[in-house]
Amino acid sequence: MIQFYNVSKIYDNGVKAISDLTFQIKKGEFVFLVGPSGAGKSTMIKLITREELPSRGHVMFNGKNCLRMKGREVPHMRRKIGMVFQDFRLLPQKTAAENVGFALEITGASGKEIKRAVPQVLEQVGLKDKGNLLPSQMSGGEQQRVAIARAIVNNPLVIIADEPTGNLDPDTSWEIMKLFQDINRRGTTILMATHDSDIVDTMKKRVIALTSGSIVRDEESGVYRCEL
Ligand SMILES: Nc1ncnc2c1ncn2[C@@H]1O[C@H](COP(=O)(O)OP(=O)(O)OP(=O)(O)O)[C@@H](O)[C@H]1O
Repeated sequence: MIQFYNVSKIYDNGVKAISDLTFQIKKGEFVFLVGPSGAGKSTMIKLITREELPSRGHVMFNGKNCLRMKGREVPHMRRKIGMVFQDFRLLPQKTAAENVGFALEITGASGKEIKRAVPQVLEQVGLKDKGNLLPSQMSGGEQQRVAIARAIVNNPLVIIADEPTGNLDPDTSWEIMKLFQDINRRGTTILMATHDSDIVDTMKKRVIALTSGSIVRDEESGVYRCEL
């Protein structure tokens, strides 16, 4: 599903953020991406979403080479990726249901489809009765649930989560992780960048550890074990 072949990324200012990375992530996997600040985690994610292009090597997503993708193919590819961020990134003037519905609307879904799908995903994330609330009326954990509902409403192939529990207390973080696990069990691939060692050590999933743009560890049932 995601393949990197000898990928390097050198930014215009000369910083080498990613250095000769080769790995693959298969459909249905749950992968933690760990490493110290500046290790290249966000850059790796941006290479997958094609916000950045590799300076060398090839990034493949769902069988397509990101470098050879035509401009009009990019939105179609991004729809197959659900993004979840540390700071939720909800639209503040829209209710929970409208935030989720908007993600469908921009793909051209009809009003009828939106009305059918939104309550379903809100229920799946445990927010059945909270669709009419604005983000400001919700807790951090609830806002992250809305963000997850928005990420899954288009049935993506993969969810990429960049420190999704970074703003949440430990109990709420675990509730959110159970949700990700549930989504993964239904077949969606998950790639999650995190600094939460407790979660990584407890969940025993594949761990890819980056340091200075290189993979220093790639283990099944791995642990956080910071190389600092
Ligand atoms: N747009 C950019 N232009 C120039 N350098 C950049 C850019 N984005 C990131 N970098 C540099 O690339 C390196 C890797 O950064 P990146 O954001 O990928 O790390 P990270 O592992 O995601 O860090 P964090 O855990 O703090 O989010 C860093 O040295 C950073 O300063």
